[in-house]
Amino acid sequence: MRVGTVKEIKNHEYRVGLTPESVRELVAHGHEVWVETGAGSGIGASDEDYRAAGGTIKPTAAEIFAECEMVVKVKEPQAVERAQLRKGQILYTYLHLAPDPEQTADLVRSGVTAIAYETVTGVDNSLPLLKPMSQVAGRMSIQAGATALEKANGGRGVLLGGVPGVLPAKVVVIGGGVVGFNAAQMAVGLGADVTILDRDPGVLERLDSHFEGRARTLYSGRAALAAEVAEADLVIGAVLVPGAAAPKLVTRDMLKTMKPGAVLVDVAIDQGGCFETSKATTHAEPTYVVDGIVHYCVANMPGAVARTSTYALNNVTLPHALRIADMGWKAALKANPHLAAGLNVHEGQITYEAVAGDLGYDYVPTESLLG
Ligand SMILES: NC(=O)C1=CN([C@@H]2O[C@H](COP(=O)(O)OP(=O)(O)OC[C@H]3O[C@@H](n4cnc5c(N)ncnc54)[C@H](O)[C@@H]3O)[C@@H](O)[C@H]2O)C=CC1
Ligand SMILES: CC(=O)C(=O)O
Ligand SMILES: [Mg+2]
Repeated sequence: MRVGTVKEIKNHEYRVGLTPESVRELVAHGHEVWVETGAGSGIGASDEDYRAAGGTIKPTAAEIFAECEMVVKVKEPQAVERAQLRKGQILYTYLHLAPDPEQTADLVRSGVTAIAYETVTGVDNSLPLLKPMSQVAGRMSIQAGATALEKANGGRGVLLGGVPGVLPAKVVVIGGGVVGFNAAQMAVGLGADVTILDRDPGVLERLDSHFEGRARTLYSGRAALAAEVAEADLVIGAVLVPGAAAPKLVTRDMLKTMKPGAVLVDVAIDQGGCFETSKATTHAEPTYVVDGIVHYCVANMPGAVARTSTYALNNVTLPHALRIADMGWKAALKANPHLAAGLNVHEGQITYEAVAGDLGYDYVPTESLLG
């Protein structure tokens, strides 16, 4: 198969779909790999590195979209990229369609076969292609929150760990999955006073046993959530209902109960965000203020630590990329139900139930397409 990867064009997105090492693996499997010039510059990989791995450098993304059977990316295709997608082509990348009707309509129109990293499943119903980026974003959320809490950045001027004689900041993490666990680890490490809310008793049990009192766990009911948010210096939004738009757990009214200069970091923004007042921001302008509360809502947080993130991402995306390239998408999905869970759009049909439900499309089960 001819596989291609392009330079990411989302604001301050420095990751790349394929590392030179991944290109070498695809080439070893007998595939041809086209790489847009400069695609790896954000991770310190030169065109020469890709050539040495057996890749072919192309001067423009247009050639890659026009000629490659599969395009491997990181972020959801931007409008100019979507205009170049076509029927018979496979797009393998993050999509986050449920909160993004425009992108969904363009993918439907294009006829492309789009496999979303974030809905590919693992044996224990985990999301293994989302996990490494959630680890990165969870860890970064505390750095981002700590910076936003600085007075010069609009925050209330609080140091997460406090100092001897002054209490630490109160960090509230909503959602105790991969993002939430990693955020809590960092916040605990810095000496903050950490509470994690979730609705899954198994998750609460695992967190309680892991942190052994260094972080508290709390069932995420409305009253408990409202009380915790009112007391917090920093709130991390880390909930996920796979594939679906995030539930709005912190309402605008709740902001009025918060301490002026407190900070909300909405990691769940890529699924639409779990705070009513969240809107996606970029690394160029990551924060804004509503009712005195600082919001950080960057939808591609891992893009800022592109090298760590790209290698972590390729570790989990490459095995499926090889399967798709070796077998073709249909046979690969038929042979692997976890990969099949990644198919969101095929030839104008929505094949992911939560996306169809949230955006009002008919749902066509993937199994019905695999024959
Ligand atoms: N902004 C960014 O750059 C990035 C964003 N993300 C996003 O972060 C979000 C979280 O991802 P993961 O941690 O991997 O998901 P996960 O599935 O590991 O964890 C989500 C947790 O939310 C909990 N939850 C669901 N509804 C809840 C509610 N009403 N109250 C409390 N908890 C609730 C679930 O029980 C689960 O434990 C996703 O939207 C993901 O796409 C991930 C990586 C990067
Ligand atoms: C998961 C995701 O959206 C990201 O890594 O940017
Ligand atoms: Mg994202």
